[in-house]
Amino acid sequence: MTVHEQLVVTALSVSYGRRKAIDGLSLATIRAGTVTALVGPNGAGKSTILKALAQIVPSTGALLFGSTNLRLLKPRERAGLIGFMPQALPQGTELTVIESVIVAMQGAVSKGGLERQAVAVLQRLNIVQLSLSSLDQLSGGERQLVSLAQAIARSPRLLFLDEPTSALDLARQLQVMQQVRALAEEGAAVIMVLHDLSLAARWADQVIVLDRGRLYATGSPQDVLTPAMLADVYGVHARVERIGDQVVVLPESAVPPRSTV
Ligand SMILES: Nc1ncnc2c1ncn2[C@@H]1O[C@H](COP(=O)(O)OP(=O)(O)OP(=O)(O)O)[C@@H](O)[C@H]1O
Repeated sequence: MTVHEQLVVTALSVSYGRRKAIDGLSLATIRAGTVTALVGPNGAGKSTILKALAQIVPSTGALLFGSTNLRLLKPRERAGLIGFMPQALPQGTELTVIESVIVAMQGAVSKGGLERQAVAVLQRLNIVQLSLSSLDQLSGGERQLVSLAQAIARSPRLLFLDEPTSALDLARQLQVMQQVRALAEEGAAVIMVLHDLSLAARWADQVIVLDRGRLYATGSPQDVLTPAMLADVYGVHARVERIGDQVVVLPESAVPPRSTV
């Protein structure tokens, strides 16, 4: 029997100044080989959680992956273990696409192999034709694919993706989701922030719903993506249709605000 490593997050707190964005959050165990969707309304704290897990923002609480305490890793070890794709790539760099992927994998493979491996990553995402383009000349969707290439360049065992498909057309969304599943099958534990709940239902093993910095629910897409949750957390009346084994979320109207009298 294969024993899968697990990411365990306990009592996670993140503050911005004096304001606590995440307050003592413990997540369900996230197993290597699986895809977890982190969903919730704007401002719920999804990006903050991913940044805390990737240790880009300061946080408190326990972050364990198997027997590894993520907080004790040296920067180089952390960069080898964790791949993080931000919501947007920083602007204003003069690097070409392939240079940016090589920078992202520095130290991960032998010097001579860097370029070959960068090409392989770009081929994997079907964007090798962009190799010599400057990052600043890419379309929004192309930038998003390059950002994903950077995140997966070191074959990380923990992969945190912040809205990886928000700028992509339907074909590219499908391609990225297939690659995300393939990366999980190769052994990564993947957490991705998604706003498209139908995508979450189709591709995630587990869905975590966040509401104002707190955990609202965790479970299979079928168990979690319910009209009651959508009304409570998102304030919308929605139909949740099952087509075969897939779930489609169809928002219909806003829940009227509660009377305060
Ligand atoms: N750098 C920052 N400084 C101060 N407050 C911040 C900062 N980043 C985020 N916040 C606040 O923390 C809260 C959570 O933000 P976060 O970006 O994690 O939400 P989110 O769920 O990812 O939202 P969205 O779906 O809109 O991307 C929000 O109230 C936001 O205003």
